[in-house]
Amino acid sequence: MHGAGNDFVVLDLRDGTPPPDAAHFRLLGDRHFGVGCDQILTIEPPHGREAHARYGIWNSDGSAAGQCGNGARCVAAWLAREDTIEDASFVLESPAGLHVVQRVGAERWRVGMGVPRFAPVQIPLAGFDAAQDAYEVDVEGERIAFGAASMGNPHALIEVDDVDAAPAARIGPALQASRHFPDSVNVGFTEVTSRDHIRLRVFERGAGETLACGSGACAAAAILMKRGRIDRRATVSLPGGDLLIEWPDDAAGIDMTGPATFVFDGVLDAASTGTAFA
Ligand SMILES: N[C@@H](CCC[C@H](N)C(=O)O)C(=O)O
Repeated sequence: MHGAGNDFVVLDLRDGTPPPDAAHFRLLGDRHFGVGCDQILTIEPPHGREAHARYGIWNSDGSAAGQCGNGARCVAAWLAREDTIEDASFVLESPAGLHVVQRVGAERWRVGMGVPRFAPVQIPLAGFDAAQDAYEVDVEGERIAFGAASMGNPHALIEVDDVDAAPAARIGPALQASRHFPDSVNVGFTEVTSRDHIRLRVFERGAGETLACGSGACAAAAILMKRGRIDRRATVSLPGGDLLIEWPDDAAGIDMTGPATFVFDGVLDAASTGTAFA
């Protein structure tokens, strides 16, 4: 599946089949020797009674992640396609908490992404005590100014004049390796084009630059909204498509609306995963 070009291998493990290990996730994520994707999503039985399902998120390098906004839409679309649940509104458990995900059009879903967190300890961002609109660190011999937020996973945001020319492949990995981000970080580069529109590219933790990052779009919009740079309802254009981000006020949760698309169904054999998955 994909959400605005952020692509996923989705494993339905609601029958209790244990998830593969990190080495198998890496193989599944490999575009040459496996299936190839940015993230693997595992759909699992929920821990709590209020949720329809739980989803795990694994980057293509085998690392676990705390949030995946595009993935939440794809998991809901997966459950809706199966038609075991009649209404097109689901409560999903992610590692970051509970999310209400509703169908709002053909292949379009709105996700309650939760309240963004800005305290350095919550991101985590080392070397700073209090939340700031912007931070500065030295990376690659350059002074880099960025905003930071957590959507259940860590994000840094750098404003640029021209997003197409942003040095994502150079500054992305360098900031990820910085001592200021002990858990690494998803690095966004944004160009503010108007009060209700921004362009964004994200160099993701564990996956490299992707065509879209849902949690990155939420974090970017929240950082810019808090700075007063854009309105509380804005479209984020990523290389793979557009996401609508709405954040009525600082205490509210963020709503993200965007597409979820099926590409193909497949059967993975035991040699590549350790277990046979459909
Ligand atoms: N593409 C995702 C985010 C996936 C996880 C991220 N790479 C991390 O390690 O935090 C999204 O749509 O949010």
